[in-house]
Amino acid sequence: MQDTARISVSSLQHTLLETWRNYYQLTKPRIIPLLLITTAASMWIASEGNIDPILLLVTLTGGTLAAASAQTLNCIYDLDIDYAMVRTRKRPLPSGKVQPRHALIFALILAGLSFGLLTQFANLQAALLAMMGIVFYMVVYTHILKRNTPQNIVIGGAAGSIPPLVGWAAVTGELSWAAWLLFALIFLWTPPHFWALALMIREDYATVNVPMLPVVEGEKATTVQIWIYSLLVVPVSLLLIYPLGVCGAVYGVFAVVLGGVFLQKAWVLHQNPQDLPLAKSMFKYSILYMMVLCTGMVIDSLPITHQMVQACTGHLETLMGMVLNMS
Ligand code: HEM
Ligand SMILES: CC(C)=CCC/C(C)=C/CC/C(C)=C/COP(=O)(O)OP(=O)(O)O
Repeated sequence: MQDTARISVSSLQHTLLETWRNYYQLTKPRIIPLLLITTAASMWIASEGNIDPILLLVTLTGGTLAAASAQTLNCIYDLDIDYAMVRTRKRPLPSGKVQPRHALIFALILAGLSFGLLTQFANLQAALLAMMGIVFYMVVYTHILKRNTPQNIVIGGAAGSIPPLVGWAAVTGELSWAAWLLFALIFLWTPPHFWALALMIREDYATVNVPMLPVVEGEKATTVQIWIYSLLVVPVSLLLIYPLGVCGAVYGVFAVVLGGVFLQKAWVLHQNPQDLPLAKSMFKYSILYMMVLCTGMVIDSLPITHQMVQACTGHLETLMGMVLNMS
């Protein structure tokens, strides 16, 4: 009798764990951390390094809930193509582990929680921007563009560029030029990020007639486009230093070094459009680039960094003065 009770408790635990895992997978969880890193970097710059930790926590939680909702809705809408593609057929909906009706309820609850949390503990602007992110990703990218034009991810990429706007609005209640520049940076970064991956999985997209650029125009044209967008990403990343003046020399070092490698990888891929390991390397590096660049923004904005830069500048001036006096 005791044994039977123990077995049924453990099988209940197993079922709950399995259910939790399936709903978690619906949210495409591996993409969310980078969206949050861009939000956090924006919040750090907006607060000039003096961030309120509670506001940070609330905004990142609200952002996670909104992104998870958007991804779940996308999984419901794209069930047919996810079922047909090798890369996506094990997702919870095509594999039948979650019913679309339940996924829809889950997505609506996530969106509601995100809106409630952001309105209550951040502000209405941040909450509305997060909701706009969901609507744009679903209506503009997933419904209108994804299956109809190879420019789908260029315009649709605006959805993935909204998180820094959410972060900025949460801190300041408005959107400044710097916030829009962060938006532009991610907007321009998205085509090299996604097309590098699309080069590797073009057969999958071709099978389901999704007109991703490598499917419609081939490898050469795609790598030319990756190169052009990369040429835009790097200078745009430097505009945060000049003329906007919201980031300083420390961020500058990050942006120049990381940007140099970004350009080098994009150029080599452009010279070897059919080299899939190079495409893979570009895709992986695009993620590392954004992650470390945002870390550079945070480090640059910290008060301790400002003190160290000032101290170094002071020492340098004294040294220069001594050298000039001696000569
Ligand atoms: C319209 C814009 C975008 C499209 C179409 C896109 C598409 C994709 C796809 C198809 C994958 C592979 C996912 C998988 O195999 O399940 C991926 C991976 C990834 N994306 Fe994007 N992406 C976009 C924008 C972004 C943005 C804005 C970010 C964050 C700032 C981002 C971060 C990532 C990360 C971190 C991964 C790697 C996940 C892993 O480790 O497997 N993406 N992206
Ligand atoms: C503020 C807010 C909520 C913003 C939403 C941002 C968001 C969810 C961006 C996701 C971008 C992304 C990873 C698209 C995947 O494309 P896909 O769906 O075509 O990929 P798949 O082929 O793997 O399904």
